[in-house]
Amino acid sequence: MHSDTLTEYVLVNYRWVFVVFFLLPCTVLGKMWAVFEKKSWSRRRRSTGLDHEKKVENIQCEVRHKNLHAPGRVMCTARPSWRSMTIAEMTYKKRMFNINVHLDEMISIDSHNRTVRVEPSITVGQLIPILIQSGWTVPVALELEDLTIGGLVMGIGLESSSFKFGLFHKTCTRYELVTADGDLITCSESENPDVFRCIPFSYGTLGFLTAIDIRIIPAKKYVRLQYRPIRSLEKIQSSLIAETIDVENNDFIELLMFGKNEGVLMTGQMTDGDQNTKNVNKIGRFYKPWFFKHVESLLLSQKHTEEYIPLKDYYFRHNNSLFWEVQDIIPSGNHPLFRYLLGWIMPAKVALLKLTQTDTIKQLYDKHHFIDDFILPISNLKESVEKFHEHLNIYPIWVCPTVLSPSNGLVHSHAPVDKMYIDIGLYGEPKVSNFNSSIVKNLELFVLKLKGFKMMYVGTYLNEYEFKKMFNHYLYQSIRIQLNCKHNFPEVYDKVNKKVRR
Ligand SMILES: Cc1cc2nc3c(=O)[nH]c(=O)nc-3n(C[C@H](O)[C@H](O)[C@H](O)COP(=O)(O)OP(=O)(O)OC[C@H]3O[C@@H](n4cnc5c(N)ncnc54)[C@H](O)[C@@H]3O)c2cc1C
Ligand SMILES: NC(=O)C1=CN([C@@H]2O[C@H](COP(=O)(O)OP(=O)(O)OC[C@H]3O[C@@H](n4cnc5c(N)ncnc54)[C@H](OP(=O)(O)O)[C@@H]3O)[C@@H](O)[C@H]2O)C=CC1
Ligand SMILES: CC(C)=CCC[C@@H](C)[C@H]1CC[C@@]2(C)C3=C(CC[C@]12C)[C@@]1(C)CC[C@H](O)C(C)(C)[C@@H]1CC3
Repeated sequence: MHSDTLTEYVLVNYRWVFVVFFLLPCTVLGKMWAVFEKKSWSRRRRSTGLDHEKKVENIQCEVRHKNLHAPGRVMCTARPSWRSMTIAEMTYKKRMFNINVHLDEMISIDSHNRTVRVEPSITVGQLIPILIQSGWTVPVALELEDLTIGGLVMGIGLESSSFKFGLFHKTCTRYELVTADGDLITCSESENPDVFRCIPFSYGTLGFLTAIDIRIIPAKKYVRLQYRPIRSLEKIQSSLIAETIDVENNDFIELLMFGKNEGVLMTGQMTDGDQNTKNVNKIGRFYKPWFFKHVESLLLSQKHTEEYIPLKDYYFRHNNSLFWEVQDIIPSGNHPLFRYLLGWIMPAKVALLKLTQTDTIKQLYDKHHFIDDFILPISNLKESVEKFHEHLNIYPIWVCPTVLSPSNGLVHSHAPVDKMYIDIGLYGEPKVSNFNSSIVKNLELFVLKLKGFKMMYVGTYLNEYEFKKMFNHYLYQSIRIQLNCKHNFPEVYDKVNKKVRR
């Protein structure tokens, strides 16, 4: 066999060997570097205020320089595609003017006003441990450590507390932005409120974010988590609706479905516990089973269970197994032997996995794999699960309720009041025989018909007209004129359609 073909064969069919013996050791080196960086953080913190201003000035200079030497060329960030938490390659980056906006520090915590000010490239995995150490946390704490705050504002983000607090950006109170002309503006509910409303989901097409203020709340030690196995789709829908109404007693709600008619509904409360607190399950320990496998075992046992999970372990419960995606990469990753021997270096860095995936693996993913999140009215849960079962038959399914508010921004409730939606996340290999991209488009149109939305981190097959029907562009277009975006930034659709995300 030709040596190139042999390498390709090994990389595709025995990728776990490469991942375990090369990528995981690289991840360890990366983690050591992160510890070193964290140690030097307090030293750098003293000068951060000034540093931040200097870094923002550099971005302004880059933008003005581009306007002088390449007027009319649209811009995007220089963050390379392999660093981003998306599966597709952002091919548009090659033809656009790239501006370096890699600002990744925490600027300050304001305990009095209960906000934290951060730069956009800081990751959730960097920010949350720092906040917890200081006794605080964010209302919507994302589950994957490598997500960045800027990416979550410019895309959208949600988690199991979103039924109470809404999408991640609803907890942000102020944005600082470098505009197409190189000016620095800030916006909030009281200052440039229309710009403030249009930033979320604008995918970097109104300006470059340089700082974000996020609301903080006091952190507690544990999440007391109740697991309730249910074996009927009707009952799952009615129980989920009932729990989302009970905002007094619930801080977190999540549902994992393991079949069309079976799932485990999880409800949780943030608590400090007391001296008699038993049943503490430190699921973040390296030798612990993957979280979804733990939940599945509770479904099989049919027992209602309650556990106390340390707050940080709860937040990052899906990080080690990247929901259930790691099982396709390291098939024996949840075996006790693997966990005890090598679990401490898991998970492999997503950026490294992306950087080293071959074209064949990519093609395999396109052909045999489905990854997407749909946001639908909660009353459509049953109908949607049935539809996804018929056209995909992928399990587990992630279901996470989120409240959407009426707004004239891009993503909003389709009612004049707050309305409960659910995110349905489908990740895995479809078990239907005729899976192809026309099924994906068909599902996107199904979501559009139900007045739902689609997350865009994977891209979309919708055409521009359909896309604009899904996301209200009315105010967005007038803000683009106000901020002189026309010849300087592309529109959202030009960054998320499948032709440019491959
Ligand atoms: C669709 C898919 C995508 C994957 N993507 C990744 C990834 O991005 N990153 C990662 O780390 N691991 C990935 N893996 C995991 C890894 O490549 C292997 O699945 C793992 O090493 C176990 O191998 P296996 O012998 O069980 O696979 P097999 O059972 O040999 O293959 C699974 C399926 O893929 C098809 N297939 C295998 N090789 C090829 C090929 N060269 N060309 C076309 N079809 C082929 C087979 O016909 C079969 O349908 C992927 C696996 C699959 C099935
Ligand atoms: N639980 C959840 O909610 C999850 C959400 N996600 C999705 O992942 C994405 C976030 O991933 P992440 O890797 O952090 O981000 P990405 O690198 O994917 O960036 C997402 C978008 O935000 C823009 N952006 C990022 N920073 C800035 C900035 N400072 N100024 C202007 N634009 C900016 C990027 O612009 P450009 O194109 O110019 O680079 C890009 O279009 C989101 O789209 C989110 O929906 C993924 C997993 C889980
Ligand atoms: C709204 C919510 C909760 C979304 C969760 C999305 C995750 C399931 C996505 C985000 C990033 C993601 C697309 C990713 C992958 C799987 C699904 C992930 C983890 C993987 C690891 C699959 C294997 C691929 O070869 C590759 C390494 C490129 C990607 C990287 C990103």
